[in-house]
Amino acid sequence: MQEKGLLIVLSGPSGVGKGTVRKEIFSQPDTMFEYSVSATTRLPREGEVNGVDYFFKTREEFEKMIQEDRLLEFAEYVGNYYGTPVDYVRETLDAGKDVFLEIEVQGASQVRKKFPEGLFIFLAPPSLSELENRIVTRGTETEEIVKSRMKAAREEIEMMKLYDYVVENDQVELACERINSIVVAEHCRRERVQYRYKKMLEVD
Ligand SMILES: Nc1nc2c(ncn2[C@@H]2O[C@H](COP(=O)(O)OP(=O)(O)O)[C@@H](O)[C@H]2O)c(=O)[nH]1
Ligand SMILES: Nc1ncnc2c1ncn2[C@@H]1O[C@H](COP(=O)(O)OP(=O)(O)O)[C@@H](O)[C@H]1O
Repeated sequence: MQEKGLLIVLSGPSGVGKGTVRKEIFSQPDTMFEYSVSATTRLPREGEVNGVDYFFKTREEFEKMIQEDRLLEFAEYVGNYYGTPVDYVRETLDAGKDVFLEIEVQGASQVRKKFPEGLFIFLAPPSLSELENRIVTRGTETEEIVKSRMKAAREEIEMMKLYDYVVENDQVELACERINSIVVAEHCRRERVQYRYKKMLEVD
């Protein structure tokens, strides 16, 4: 039997830098993970490619995916659906590869229920004021939305206690290094190493 890959879930409050950290991890030539491309009903931004950044869907198409149980999790976020296609995740894990999800906190809670053996990493801001700075400087939100995001962020930060690890995103490179180290350590701790030795003993 093929040893299974590890499901890695990176989550955290809006504006903390999940997308930025994920893109940095996947821009490294020696990245150790397979990225699970999400489906969404939001419109593509300039430069975004269907099937690479997201699978862009209409609301009808997305709702059909929900009905057919083709999503591992989904959430409605600022008026749009976002979800993780389940087949890719299962097939890739079964092939022994590690799958990386970058999703908001509601979705992460759903994944926790279905994949309790996953590795859940919470990306945390250095402070609430720095989080607000990031949301404001990103420039995609009105003042009113920034306020509601900050209110939601306080509740989202409360959820960090449900995660296996908390990584501070003070500097993007450092956050990526911490995430990579956690995954390496996790593999040593879990059955992957033991499995290799078990195989070795079976052969001898
Ligand atoms: N639950 C869930 N959230 C997702 C998924 N894909 C992306 N997200 C989250 O959706 C939020 C909005 O993403 P996006 O529209 O790309 O804008 P961003 O805020 O610039 O990252 C971010 O918090 C993402 O982490 C998914 O498949 N499921
Ligand atoms: N470590 C960091 N230091 C300073 N700014 C950051 C850092 N990480 C991300 N940012 C900035 O914060 C803003 C929000 O990041 P983004 O990746 O869109 O967050 P999220 O995906 O969590 O909503 C962006 O303008 C991004 O450039």
